[in-house]
Amino acid sequence: MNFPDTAFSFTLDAVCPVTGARAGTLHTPRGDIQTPVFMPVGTQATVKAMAPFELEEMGARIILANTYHLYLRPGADIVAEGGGLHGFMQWKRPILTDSGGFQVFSLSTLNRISDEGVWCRSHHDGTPHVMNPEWSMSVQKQLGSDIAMCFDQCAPWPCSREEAEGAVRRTALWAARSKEAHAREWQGERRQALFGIVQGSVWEDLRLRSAKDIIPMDFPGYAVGGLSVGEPHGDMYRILDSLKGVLPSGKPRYLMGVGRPDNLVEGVARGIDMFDCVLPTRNGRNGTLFTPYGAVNIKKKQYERDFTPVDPECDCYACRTFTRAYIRHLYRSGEILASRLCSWHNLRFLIRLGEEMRKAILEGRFPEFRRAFLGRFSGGEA
Ligand SMILES: CNc1nc2c(CCNC[C@]34C[C@H]5C[C@H](C[C@H](C5)C3)C4)c3nc(N)[nH]c(=O)c3cc2[nH]1
Ligand SMILES: [Zn+2]
Repeated sequence: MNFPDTAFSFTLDAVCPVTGARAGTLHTPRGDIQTPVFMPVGTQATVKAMAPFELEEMGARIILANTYHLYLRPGADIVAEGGGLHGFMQWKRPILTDSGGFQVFSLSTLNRISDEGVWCRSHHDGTPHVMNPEWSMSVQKQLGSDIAMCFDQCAPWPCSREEAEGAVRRTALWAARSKEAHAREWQGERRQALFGIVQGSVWEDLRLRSAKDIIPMDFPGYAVGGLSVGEPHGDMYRILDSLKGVLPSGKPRYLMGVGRPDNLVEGVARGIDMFDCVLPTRNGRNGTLFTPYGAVNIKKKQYERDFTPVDPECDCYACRTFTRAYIRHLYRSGEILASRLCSWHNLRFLIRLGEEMRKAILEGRFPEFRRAFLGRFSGGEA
């Protein structure tokens, strides 16, 4: 018996008639999430260098955490005893957890994959672990996230068509096992939504095959996996175009691991609602800051006497309060506040970009917004 996830529902508030870009609202037991939305990433139960109250101040509505990392350290049982992720890290709003599969490949020192699951050695201490759909659903329940992801296989890029086909087949196998294990874990309680993930690398026919496998499983939301793994942006956009008319329009679409500001705009233009990426905090820690004209590297000498804000159009604490000269000084002095202010600004830049795209879609002017934003933003250094 498929209980509808009544605790979770998605409302389409507006759709751009020209591009198909969407403005929506994802209703969850811990609050509503307006889309398009950028989700700050908190790998180890913290969005690096940001306290929960600061994340709330900058308008973060949902954050990401990870099964693989928290299972290994401190252990999902400790997080569960601490009140689940929400209690442990004192974040009251929604949390989405990734299923752990992707991280096994990007982090573990050794891994072997079979239809059963993934055997790997911890990147901390080399101890052996087996990760599979049942393990992932059990850990995500202990973490208590509001949205969990199916345990999937993300093919690397580049890969052979056969490798991509194998990942599509296994992802479908594991999606069915994830759904069964999730239903067993929660026994009808509807406090955690499980999103499906579509694979297929850069082959459109494999993407359609994966969509045909996953969509009939009737998940409350669908992610596009297997992208932002090094493929040219043109391939990413082509794949998104091929999925636009296939993914259920009444359910949220999450593009995993994306991305740069221009990628977000192009993703929204292709019907994506949700994004996550480590860039804002990772770039923040090395002094690379998003501005409407591209990325600025605050270390540069040219900012030594630049007493203007990082981004004069930005409303974040860093831009309201400090100058480029001061943040450059902090960075060169190795001050912790440098990482905090840069992360703060980059996170707010992407959160605000989501808010502005939503407003443009609601006001029927998304194509103009997209043209103006991309016209000013050069992907590289400003
Ligand atoms: C960057 N490109 C990219 N990412 C991807 C991710 C991880 C999304 N971010 C979650 C994550 C991953 C890491 C870093 C932080 C915290 C935590 C551990 C969860 C974000 C992916 N995750 C899954 N399950 N499947 C994918 O195909 C996939 C493809 C991606 N392509
Ligand atoms: Zn700012």
